[in-house]
Amino acid sequence: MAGVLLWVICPKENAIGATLLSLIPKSRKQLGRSKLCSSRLKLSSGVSAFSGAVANPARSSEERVYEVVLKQAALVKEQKRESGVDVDKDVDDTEGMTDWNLLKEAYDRCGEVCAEYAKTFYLGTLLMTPERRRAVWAIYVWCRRTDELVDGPNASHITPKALDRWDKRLNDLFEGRPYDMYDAALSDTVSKYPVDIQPFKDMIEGMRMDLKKSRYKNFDELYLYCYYVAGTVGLMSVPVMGISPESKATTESVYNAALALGIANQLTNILRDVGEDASRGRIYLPQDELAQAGLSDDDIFKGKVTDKWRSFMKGQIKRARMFFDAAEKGVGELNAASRWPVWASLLLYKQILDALEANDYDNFTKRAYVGKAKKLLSLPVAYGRAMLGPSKSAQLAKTSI
Ligand SMILES: CC(C)=CCC/C(C)=C/CC/C(C)=C/CC/C(C)=C/[C@@H]1[C@@H](COP(=O)(O)OP(=O)(O)O)[C@]1(C)CC/C=C(\C)CC/C=C(\C)CCC=C(C)C
Ligand SMILES: [Mn+2]
Repeated sequence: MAGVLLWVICPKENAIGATLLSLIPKSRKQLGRSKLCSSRLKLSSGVSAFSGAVANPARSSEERVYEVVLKQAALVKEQKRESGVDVDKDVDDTEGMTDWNLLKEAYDRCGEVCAEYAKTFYLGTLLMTPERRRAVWAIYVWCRRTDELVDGPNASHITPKALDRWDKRLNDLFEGRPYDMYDAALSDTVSKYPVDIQPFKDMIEGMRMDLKKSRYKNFDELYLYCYYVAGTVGLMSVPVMGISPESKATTESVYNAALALGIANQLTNILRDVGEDASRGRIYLPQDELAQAGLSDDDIFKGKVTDKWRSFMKGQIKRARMFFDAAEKGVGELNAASRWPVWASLLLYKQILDALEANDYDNFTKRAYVGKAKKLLSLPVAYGRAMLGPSKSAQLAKTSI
């Protein structure tokens, strides 16, 4: 399986690409790129307080990212309007496809990778309709391969040029020219669902950032990184998972919640991995907030849990929970079958924060993890929450971050 993931850095086109090319519907409509809404952005007071958006006269990362949210939401609305087709309805448009078997195999392979790398999430996707499930698998595999470029065993050989080639491959697959089986599955997915290329490009940008940057001046910089590597996942997934036809929330607010879940997950990931990242010379925590807490890079390299550290960590955990709270408001707005895997992954990841507390904030020598029993218990809890439908009012629209 590792070979599958490492293959991505190979610049040569794979022979299979040509065969698979014929399977991708040629008619991927040039989805309209509507003008970005220029109305004032809604930023939640709590979150912005950390991001320095007010103090910074230039556009904050939150504002820049919100433009991508609006663009993705506009794309969904536009496709609904133009085609008269409800993209949130389940359709199986495989009829008439000459060599469906090959494409089916491509999707099945994506499912296998997903099952191997993210078992709980894979189980959750089994509740989704077959069309949505395989599309989410295809997105998962692309994200996993992208992450492996900088995080996998071959990471030390990855250069900005290799990322440029990956970027070019992305353009090609969006235009119906996949290089391999996995790309073909994603190429088919993006031809069927209103998924914009921008979040994919932004994830590659996050990997570029990881190659050249090992410190983050403030939360604004960190927010942008978190958007690139994880918020993007939320924006890629919602067009496929679908919004419930009963939802009264605005499309933008649901995308905002999805973005919040990605940010929350990544912040949690960073807090869990402080010691591990430090051993690789990386400190993702905002430098200005460390300084305010009386902490330096050296304190992190020394890895001693002091009262200063505990108090700093409490603030960081509080902020991550705020992003989880914002995300939770949006899950109920998703299509019924998509809610369970999202709730399951949200509850599991959020519990890492509880584990950090239980470890007395020692993320230098201990790894915060959620035990098997707790993981198992989360599944029925997630199922119960998934049964609850969209909010009865358009409340989410008012509380978007
Ligand atoms: C249902 C569901 C969770 C769908 C998402 C499926 C999907 C496409 C996942 C891709 C994840 C991936 C491989 C991302 C690459 C970058 C990366 C590794 C990010 C980190 C994930 C955690 O992985 P791990 O613990 O393995 O990290 P290490 O590599 O070991 O360091 C991240 C922390 C972020 C992943 C982000 C999400 C799962 C965001 C999901 C958001 C949604 C599905 C939107 C939900 C919608 C609403 C309205 C709330
Ligand atoms: Mn990673």
